[in-house]
Amino acid sequence: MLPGLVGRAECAVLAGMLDDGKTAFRSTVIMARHGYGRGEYRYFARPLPAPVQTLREMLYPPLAEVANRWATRLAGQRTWPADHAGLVAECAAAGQARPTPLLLRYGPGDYNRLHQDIYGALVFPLQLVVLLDEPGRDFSGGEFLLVEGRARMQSRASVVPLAQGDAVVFPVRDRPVSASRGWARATMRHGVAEVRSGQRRTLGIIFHDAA
Ligand SMILES: O=C(O)CCC(=O)C(=O)O
Ligand SMILES: [Fe+2]
Repeated sequence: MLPGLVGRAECAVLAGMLDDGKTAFRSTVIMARHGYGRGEYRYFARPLPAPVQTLREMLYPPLAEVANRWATRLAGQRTWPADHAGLVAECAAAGQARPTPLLLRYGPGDYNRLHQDIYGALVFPLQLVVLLDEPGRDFSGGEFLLVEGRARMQSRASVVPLAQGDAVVFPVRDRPVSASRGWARATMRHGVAEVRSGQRRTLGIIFHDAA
């Protein structure tokens, strides 16, 4: 959790961009059409809005340290460049050149099915979501969900309590968990429970770009 990562005023500016017409975005996805759930999301076009670009650049270096630690624990994985520009260059070289940060919007009855945000072979292992509206005031329901799968075990679910401006950093695909001997791989999926009333908007920051 990164409590209060984004201030209230900035949350409102970011959420308001959803209504900005087409120019800020490279594509819009109606989730029900793809079996993703119910709701809508929009991928930012390049150049990314300044606050989004800044969050991506500022949060990447400490997360790359975590990712490098994880890589040593999950055999067969690589090491990550120290800054986000390095990752973007690697993505481009791998044919992943389309930006992945996005805004999402859910109304009553909307939800996001459990999924993983994999956009190509190159997958940086951590991502984050920032809640742009205030639970209780702007919407009810719509809890952020994480589900962990492990070999020969039942799934484990977590509900992450977020207030407006809070961020949750979570694994894109898998993470190391300590096991009786060394480290085991846990497979993660995330999603959003049904929104019961009001409007819930989020900013998603994924660090790798898309094919
Ligand atoms: O709206 C949310 O809380 C989840 C968004 C999401 O799936 C993502 O940003 O990858
Ligand atoms: Fe996602």
